[in-house]
Amino acid sequence: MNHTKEQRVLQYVLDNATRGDPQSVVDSIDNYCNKEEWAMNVGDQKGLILDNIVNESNPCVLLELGTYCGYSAVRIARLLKPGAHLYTVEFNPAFAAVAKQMIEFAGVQDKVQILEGNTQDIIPQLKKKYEVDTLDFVFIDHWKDKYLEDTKLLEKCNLLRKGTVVLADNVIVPGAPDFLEYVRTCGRYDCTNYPSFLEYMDEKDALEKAIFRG
Ligand SMILES: O=c1[nH]cnc2c(O)cc(-c3ccc(F)cc3)cc12
Ligand SMILES: [Mg+2]
Repeated sequence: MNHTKEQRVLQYVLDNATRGDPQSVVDSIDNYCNKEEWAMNVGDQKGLILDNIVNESNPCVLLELGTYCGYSAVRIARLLKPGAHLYTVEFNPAFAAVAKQMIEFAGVQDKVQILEGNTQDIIPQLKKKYEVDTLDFVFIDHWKDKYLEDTKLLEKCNLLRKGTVVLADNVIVPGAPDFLEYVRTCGRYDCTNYPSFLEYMDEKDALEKAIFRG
């Protein structure tokens, strides 16, 4: 009963990937979305840039805004050292349900916790309810109109520390111009742009890395 695209992506993974092998899950999703149906995963080209930035940051406590099918949660979790933990926020219950199964199939459920709800509500709960002190790494990949307000909310909640890496997807397509303007000009971040391509397409896109100065 695969009515939604996200359920079809999951079923393809269940039928073609290897349980407990996160790389095979990532590869299967990319195969399906290249061949059959486009979906808004960060994808294999921007995914390699994400891998490199996660590896160089060696993070312990991570936050992702926008889980979708769990592609980047699995992609990030496969790189994490023992004891490191990724919180990933998804407001769409159908997406969260698919992501939960994707993460469990990949075998990274001990490293990843899906927080279902609105980022505006969940971010202020991270310290008290989820016992987060500060974040080492934030991957922003949800709705472009929320990038800026959620970045400011992370600051307000004292979740960022000197050196926290904030990495944003889609800063060209669909684009987050107010977020880019803010992190590049407010004086509190060191920014680097990583040109790439929109997942599974030839269209230009980019990631923006904004390191919090503290
Ligand atoms: O809404 C999005 N959230 C997170 N990531 C996205 C992403 O990587 C791509 C797109 C997207 C890009 C082009 C297009 F024609 C239609 C949608 C949306 C999101
Ligand atoms: Mg994206």
